[in-house]
Parts: sequence; C-alpha cells; structure tokens
Amino acid sequence: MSTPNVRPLAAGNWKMNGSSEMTLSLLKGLTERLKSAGGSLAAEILVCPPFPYLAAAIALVDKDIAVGGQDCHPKASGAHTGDVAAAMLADIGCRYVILGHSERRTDHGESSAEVAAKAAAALVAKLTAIICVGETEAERDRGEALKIVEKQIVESLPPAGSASNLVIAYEPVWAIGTGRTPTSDDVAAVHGHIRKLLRTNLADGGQVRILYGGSVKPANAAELMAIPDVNGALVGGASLKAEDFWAIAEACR
Ligand SMILES: O=C[C@H](O)COP(=O)(O)O
Repeated sequence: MSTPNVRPLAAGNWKMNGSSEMTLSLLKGLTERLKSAGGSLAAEILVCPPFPYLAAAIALVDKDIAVGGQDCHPKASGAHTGDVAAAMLADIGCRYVILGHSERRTDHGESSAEVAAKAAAALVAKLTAIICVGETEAERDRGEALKIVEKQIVESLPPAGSASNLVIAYEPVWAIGTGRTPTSDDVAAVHGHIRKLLRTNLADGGQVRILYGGSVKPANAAELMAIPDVNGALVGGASLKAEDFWAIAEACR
C-alpha cells in the first residue's frame, strides 16, 4: 500500500536469463506500453538484466525506465577477476544495483557484512542499493522469520544510507520461483517490522521503499501491493514477459 510521499518501485530481476534478442523485444514491449500510458506510471520501473546486456538495455530505454545491475564488488577497482565495480555500473548509466539476493547469499556465500560493504560502494558510486533479505522455510517454520530479517537488515545496512539511496526487498526464500506466497498478514507483519527497524536506524526510514518479492504475478500483484508498507515489487520470472511485468508495474501504486 502506498506510503505517503513514497513512489513505488516495480523492479524486474532477470537473474541469469535473457539474450540480445530478448533484451530488445522485452524493452521494446515495455517502452511501447509506457508511451501508450502517457510516459509514466504511479510506480517507477526498473529492469536488472545480466551484466552483458546492461549497456544495450540502457541504450534501448529512455530515462523513464531505470536500469540496474544484479551485484557489484565492494572495492572500486583492482585484481578481482569476474567482478564488476559499482562505479562501472554508474558509468554506463545504471541507477540501481541489487545486493544480497538470497541466490547470491547461497550460491556465493555472501554474508550480510559483505552486503553492507557492497552497499557502501554502491552509495559512493551514487547508485541506489536494493538490499534483499528473507527467511528460509525452516526459519519460518521455527517462528524465526522476524528475527532473521531483522539480523540481515541491521547487518546489511551501509553507513550513510537513506531513503534516497536505499531500497529494501523482503523475499522469503521459500516463495522465490515456487508459486507460493506468504499470507497477507504474514507479509504485513514482516514489512511492518522492517519499517520499524528503518525508522529506528535511519533519519528518514519512514520513506525508504520496502519491496515484496517472491512469486509476484499479475494475478496476485494487486492484493500484495495493497498490504501496508509494501511499496512495490521485486519480480523474477514474471519480469521476463513484457505483458506480465507491465501488469505488475501497473498494480504497484
Ligand atoms: O528477485 C526476484 C525474486 O527472487 C523473485 O523471483 P520470482 O518472482 O521468480 O519468484
């Protein structure tokens, strides 16, 4: 549900999906729909393709669709084969970077301290950091969801974070790509807790956007977006189809 003075964000995380052809057709589909809608929606639209397609994506969209990376290195430069610096993302025109996604925490063993270091680098590069948090199914079953999310947030927040350069994405790990979503009450409880933490830790924590992610589809987007303190969506699978991602973006209000 919209928070006063907070513009929702509809963010598409393509993960390791896509091709040159798909980048072209998907972004053509989104820009055409945006044009027909008069140039903007209630929500800001963001796409996060894999690194090889970022430059092409930036060339294809106008400024009304933001482009972001899916990770960055905490250091500004150096001997880090395969990594990408935040300043490089900013240099080519990215405005956002997703950090600490559960797939990176699992696949690459990223700790919250590393996520905080990456977020600090993103802020120096003038990127907005989308910090992802969320509990596993076992943690939820043990009644630890709020505790886990709180620990991840407190340990992942960079110094100098504010509503202008931070977004939090709550993604229950068990809801990602499974077609399962938490109940509205459960989403409300976690988002409410995150809001409280942000208010405690940041001067303008009441204005930081908190996204929900995990099996967001056109069919459930409006219901999820109506939950208090849900200020948009981080969308995986459904962001790969212009029609579906557009429908979700329209529901982010
Ligand atoms: O970053 C996006 C999330 O992991 C959600 O993915 P999903 O929409 O495919 O469940």
